[in-house]
Amino acid sequence: MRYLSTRGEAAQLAFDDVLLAGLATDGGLYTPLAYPHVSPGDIAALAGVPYAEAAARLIGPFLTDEAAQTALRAQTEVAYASFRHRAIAPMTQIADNLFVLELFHGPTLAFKDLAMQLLGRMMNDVLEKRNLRATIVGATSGDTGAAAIEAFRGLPRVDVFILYPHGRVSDVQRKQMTTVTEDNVHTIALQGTFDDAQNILKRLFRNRPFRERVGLAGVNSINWARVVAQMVYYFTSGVALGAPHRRISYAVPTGNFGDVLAGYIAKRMGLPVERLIVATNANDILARALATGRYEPRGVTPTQSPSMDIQVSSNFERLLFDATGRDHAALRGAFASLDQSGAFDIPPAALETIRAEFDAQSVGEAQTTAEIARTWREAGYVLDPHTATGVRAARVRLEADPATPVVALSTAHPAKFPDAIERAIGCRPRAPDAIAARLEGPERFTILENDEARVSAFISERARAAQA
Ligand SMILES: Cc1ncc(COP(=O)(O)O)c(C=O)c1O
Ligand SMILES: N[C@@H](CCOP(=O)(O)O)C(=O)O
Repeated sequence: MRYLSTRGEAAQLAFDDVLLAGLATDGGLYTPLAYPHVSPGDIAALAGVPYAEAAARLIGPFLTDEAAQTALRAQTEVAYASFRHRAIAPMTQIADNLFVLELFHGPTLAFKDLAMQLLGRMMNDVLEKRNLRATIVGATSGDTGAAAIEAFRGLPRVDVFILYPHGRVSDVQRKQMTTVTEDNVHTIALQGTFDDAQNILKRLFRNRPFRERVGLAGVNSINWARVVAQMVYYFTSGVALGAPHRRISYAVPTGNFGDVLAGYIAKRMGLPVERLIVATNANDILARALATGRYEPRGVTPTQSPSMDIQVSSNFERLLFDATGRDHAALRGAFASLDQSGAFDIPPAALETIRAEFDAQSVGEAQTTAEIARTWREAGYVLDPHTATGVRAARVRLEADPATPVVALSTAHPAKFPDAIERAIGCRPRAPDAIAARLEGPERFTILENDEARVSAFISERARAAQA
């Protein structure tokens, strides 16, 4: 399999190169030349298969060579060995035809671990094979950072720099990033929003001398490997509910659009998905874009689901690329307009294509709190605030179509957001003991102003790859 950039002005690459490249040099996102097809028979054959084996079968066709496909089975085995639930991504039913897919049983209690644990192994193996070092720079609204740090801490070939918005993540999220002791980890509290952090990250990728000097790599969902690893749990949950013989809808708490895009990829590969429901909080750019056809970021509003406090949803670019019939010029035009005038209009035919598969629902703060309380009252189940937006959106979908099961993706453990839970149900959830104990140590982070030059200087001074 080979990969092309959505903007069409970067070289086509093989999987291992895409893995290290992160963002394409033209500012676009890598995407496969074609999506591999999984036949109904092969989907049915996933029933009862351990998660690590299912992951190897489904991700394998995206790799470029046979050696990598063989190594993949061992990589998935190790990646999921540390999860606290044997099923890795188990499901719980909370109402008629409404299922919660628990993606928080990994080491940092969020869905990011499902991809990041695997990405860590894959990247490390490629670096060793090529005898290279890398400098990973990531932007986080709270969860990607912790998962990346967990996956890469202590690895001799990698330095990790994580930018998070100062004061805008939960205490647990911050401590997960700042209490680690390994000296290849550098946590930066940026005086700005997640969008500012992601903007700096993308500018660093487009700064060729910097990129080459530090061996820049990315682990946000702009990296294709993240998305493809997240596709797996759509299949495993779909099969558990009767796919390929039954159609299923998915409600996905959404920010950077990586997770819901993974559902779209699963559908392109052959999973019978009825609707993909994008759930947003007050930062509702995606709900507005689908309703009006205009993609127009506004200022970020802080909410009780801080990981979704995002206005520039990077992976929407991959969907738009497909929806325009893979029209590079249309993509370049749209993102030039976003840079110059702060918005673009989705071409009408592309909008129709998107609306044929996606719904979007914006869920306000009071609705989120009410959903946590309702699910606790009716099902005795505690939702984290991000998951609550997805469950609320799923309930709206079930009112329109009660016959099709809806899987709401549970993207984080409620213990990461105890204040929001206490507000809704009057008590604070506990993190698993081993994780809570790790958060007790002293915190280590550097506050930097929202300025690309300051950030790149900080990284250049500390990245070992720049000194080699
Ligand atoms: C807990 C949680 N839920 C939902 C999201 C949104 O996911 P995505 O950015 O893939 O749309 C994030 C951040 O990415 C998150 O950390
Ligand atoms: N919500 C994310 C934001 C970054 O998303 P990613 O999927 O592109 O890494 C976070 O928690 O950091």
